[in-house]
Amino acid sequence: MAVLVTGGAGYIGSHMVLRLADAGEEVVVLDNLVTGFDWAIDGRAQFVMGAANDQTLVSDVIATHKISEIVHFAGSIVVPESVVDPLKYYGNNTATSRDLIAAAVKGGVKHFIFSSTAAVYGMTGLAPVVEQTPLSPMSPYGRSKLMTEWMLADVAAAHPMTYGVLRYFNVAGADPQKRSGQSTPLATHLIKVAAQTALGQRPKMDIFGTDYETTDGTCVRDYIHVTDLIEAHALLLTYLRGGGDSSTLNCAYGQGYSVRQVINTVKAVSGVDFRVDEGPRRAGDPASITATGEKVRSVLGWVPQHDDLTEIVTSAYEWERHLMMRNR
Ligand SMILES: NC(=O)c1ccc[n+]([C@@H]2O[C@H](COP(=O)([O-])OP(=O)(O)OC[C@H]3O[C@@H](n4cnc5c(N)ncnc54)[C@H](O)[C@@H]3O)[C@@H](O)[C@H]2O)c1
Ligand SMILES: O=c1ccn([C@@H]2O[C@H](COP(=O)(O)OP(=O)(O)O[C@H]3O[C@H](CO)[C@@H](O)[C@H](O)[C@H]3O)[C@@H](O)[C@H]2O)c(=O)[nH]1
Repeated sequence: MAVLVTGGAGYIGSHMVLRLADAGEEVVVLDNLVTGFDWAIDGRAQFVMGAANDQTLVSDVIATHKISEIVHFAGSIVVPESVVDPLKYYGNNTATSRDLIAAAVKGGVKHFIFSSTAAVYGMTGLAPVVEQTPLSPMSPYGRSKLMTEWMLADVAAAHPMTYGVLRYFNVAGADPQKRSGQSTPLATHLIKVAAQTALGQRPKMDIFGTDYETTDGTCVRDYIHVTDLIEAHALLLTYLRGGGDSSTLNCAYGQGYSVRQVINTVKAVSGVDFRVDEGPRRAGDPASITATGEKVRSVLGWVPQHDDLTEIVTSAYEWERHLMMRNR
């Protein structure tokens, strides 16, 4: 019996592979390396190079490795890219998930965990959201993920499978042992971009929009350490295996930080006063998105251990420095 992790060569999926392998679980990774790295896949996992929508391949993996759980991270993740290339997102997120779920149902997979996103909420005002907050995604990315949530609910109602949808807020930080971290060279994530700028890999960075209705005019996000996020996955797996009901859970700390606050924290951690320009808004960005995370705490008994922006930024910055030394 093994757990199938799609996207296990990517940033978050590779941390899940480490968590499962550290717990002594058998793990199979399915990844086409479109944005992932084979070096990021822990050596204790078996790696199958391929696409998550290749139903023949997935069916074969399920049968060969007696897969009863799938944790599905594979997908495309950049909000502004989804605005200019929506079909890529409806393809690689919605359609790929549909084909993967079809293979899972056919193969008798019992539990399915899906990486969803805060982007399913859209513009909700400044108050933290809860899972019942009406959904109104502002980007094709958010809509492509929401459709997958709907598919899972319909499929679980019709077939003997339970699922967990985790709506991640903004994920950052790296494995404390530096076995993995966010490694995409041209990643667009705020903390990564700021860390790269502090390390001189970029001459400067931009703030996308300073005229939002927030305390300092820049967008507010709820940043979560990847280690805490992965712990929620591990708890969810145990919960579903124990007969827990299908659940949709926000993964967040309930504390929002503005773009300016994040940049100032990166400057403080690195000790570098790098250049920051103020530019226009970026397409698809809601002004503010935070969530209390009360449901994930009560349903799974999740207790975050790293809910501190300075700790998250330090972890991301140290990883960036590690990557830079490695690539020299
Ligand atoms: N990073 C965040 O802040 C964040 C927040 C919310 C949700 N998520 C979701 O978490 C998941 C993982 O994100 P990440 O940050 O690790 O991204 P990532 O790009 O680092 O990882 C994605 C992985 O999936 C693989 N992949 C992509 N399409 C594939 C396909 N069709 N078949 C097989 N493999 C494929 C890539 O090669 C890569 O290894 C995504 O579904 C993303 O939408 C991420
Ligand atoms: O160089 C930069 C990069 C980002 N930002 C701003 O920083 C905020 C956060 O942006 P980013 O780090 O790109 O994250 P999001 O667009 O919020 O999206 C991330 O977080 C979502 C969950 O909230 C996930 O679903 C996405 O996959 C993931 O990329 C936004 O207001 C951006 O406009 C800047 O001002 N300058």
